[in-house]
Amino acid sequence: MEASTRMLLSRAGRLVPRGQPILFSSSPSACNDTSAKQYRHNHSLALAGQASRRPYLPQSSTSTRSIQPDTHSRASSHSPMAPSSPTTPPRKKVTLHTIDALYRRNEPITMITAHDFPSAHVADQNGMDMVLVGDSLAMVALGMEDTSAVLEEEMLLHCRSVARGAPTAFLVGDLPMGSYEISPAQALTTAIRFIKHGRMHAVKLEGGAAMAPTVAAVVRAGIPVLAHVGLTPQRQNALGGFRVQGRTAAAALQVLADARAVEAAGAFAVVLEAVPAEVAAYVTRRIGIPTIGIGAGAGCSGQVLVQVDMSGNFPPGRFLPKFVKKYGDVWGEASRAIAQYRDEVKSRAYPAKEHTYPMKKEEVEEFERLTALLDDAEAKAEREFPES
Ligand SMILES: Nc1nc(=O)c2c([nH]1)NC[C@@H]1CN(c3ccc(C(=O)N[C@@H](CCC(=O)O)C(=O)O)cc3)CN21
Ligand SMILES: CC(C)C(=O)C(=O)O
Repeated sequence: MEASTRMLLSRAGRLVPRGQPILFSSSPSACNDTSAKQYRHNHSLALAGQASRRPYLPQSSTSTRSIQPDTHSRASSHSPMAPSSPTTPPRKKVTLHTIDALYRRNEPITMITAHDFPSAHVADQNGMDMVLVGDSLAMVALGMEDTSAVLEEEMLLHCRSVARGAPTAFLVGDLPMGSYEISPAQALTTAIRFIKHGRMHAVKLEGGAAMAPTVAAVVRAGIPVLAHVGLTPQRQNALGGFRVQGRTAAAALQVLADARAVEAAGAFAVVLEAVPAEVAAYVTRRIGIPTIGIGAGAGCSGQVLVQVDMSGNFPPGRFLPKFVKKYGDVWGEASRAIAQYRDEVKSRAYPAKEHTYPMKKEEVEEFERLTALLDDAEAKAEREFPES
């Protein structure tokens, strides 16, 4: 066999899939000294003009890069949403001052949940004042039965992803059940982790008058607290499920007392969840901090919804609380796209020519010439050494 053919085989041997017979060693050390040198020479020639200048860039990315117009910035394949569109005007970072200014001029405050980088990014790009990493992610992102199962470490992982996706919104992390109720010291320890590791700007914790000393301890340490009264889902077992709160006059007065207690403790705002609209409107008028309603009517200072609920990112037939308005059909669109992809892969309609990488005609011809030699040599070897 000719030396050049052997060289070709030893290089091509790397391309033979596992389990296929490899006729010759792909390592130059298996050849004699002269062919080892020859191997290195040929090898570097094959990569000349590519590898010698840009040793670690595959040909496709080098050539793709050169045909990109200068104005076009390429998204990293690891983070396709990373570059913000140059057509979107930059927004000033939302701070507690921004929230306070909105409240003072009676402009509704917008808040939505996010649980990962893309859901945070789309919320931030579309002008949400606040983004909440709610513990509802236990149910909507982690498939858990209720919110009480989610761990602090799990919340922190999601918080960090959201922080990377939402560079301008005011970010609130939800302290999960078990991470703050034991003592104000425990709450402060957890809250500090949400700021330091979770990269949040504030924390939310459930509870009214009973949690006021805890709210105060966290606020004293310089961590803004969003309180949460009315339906507090982490206490669903004590409440007898996800039940509307403040429905009797006495219960309504309790909601007011809770809101006043957390205001006095220094909360910057309070979530009012699943309380009658009249009660929420009255509480909003009677306290001096913003109320963020969910299932609490239009009389609140702002609104919050769970993103997967309002964007319709759930399968048909799922139960929805009465307060949810479905603004989109993300599930329907994703289903349509996946079904079409499935069909096109099965029918070989995808990928089409425009989804493939071009190769120069001369290179294709040279490739065909070399592979013909390779085929001949392998056929010959198979005849000569049928067992190997
Ligand atoms: N996807 C999702 N969206 C949410 O809004 C949400 C969560 N998960 N998980 C945590 C809590 C739980 N939430 C819920 C869940 C159910 C009802 C609910 O069933 N409400 C009844 C009221 C029943 C009554 O009259 O007392 C309803 O019919 O809306 C309310 C809030 C709100 N939060
Ligand atoms: C529904 C909001 C207020 C919440 O607490 C969550 O998403 O966990």
